[in-house]
Amino acid sequence: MSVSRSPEGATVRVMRLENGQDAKLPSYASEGAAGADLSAALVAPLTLEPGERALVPTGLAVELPDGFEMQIRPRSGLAARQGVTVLNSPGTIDSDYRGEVKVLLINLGAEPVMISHGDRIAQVVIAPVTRAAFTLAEALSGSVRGEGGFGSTGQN
Ligand SMILES: O=c1ccn([C@H]2C[C@H](O)[C@@H](COP(=O)(O)OP(=O)(O)OP(=O)(O)O)O2)c(=O)[nH]1
Ligand SMILES: [Mg+2]
Repeated sequence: MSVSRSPEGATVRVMRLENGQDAKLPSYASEGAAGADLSAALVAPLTLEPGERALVPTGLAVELPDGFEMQIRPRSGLAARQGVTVLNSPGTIDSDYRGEVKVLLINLGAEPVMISHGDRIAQVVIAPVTRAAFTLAEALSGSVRGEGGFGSTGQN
């Protein structure tokens, strides 16, 4: 059964920075991909030793529409094959951020991993954001869960 879905999403303006004159724009690898792949913009390859992290430039800055964020998430292939993931996953790109989008990679694998210019290092997901008014309260309403958490359910 095919389910119709709205073709239009958000439009994100992307600017190539000085260090990203040939930087690839985020790109969806398949029709249904939720994440658009993000590539490294490097003058020279970068080696991540086991346990090492690096803030990897993309050469891109973005202008997100109001009410949206861009999440930076790991690529599962890179994580499964080489142990490289996004340390602060999901990284948050705020809609008012105009600086370079950077990806905080960490090598949790046992071998050094080389990252080269143009390598797809992470993926970005555009998501709507709900902002809240945080109001101070003297007491909170009751609930069945109450203060239980951190593995409280399913125990006798
Ligand atoms: O993986 C990331 C995470 C953040 N940013 C940029 C965009 C984001 O809008 C800004 C701030 O991110 P965040 O709020 O996570 O960091 P912070 O440590 O709270 O810094 P700030 O005080 O600038 O908000 O840094 C990136 O380029 N990559
Ligand atoms: Mg912040």
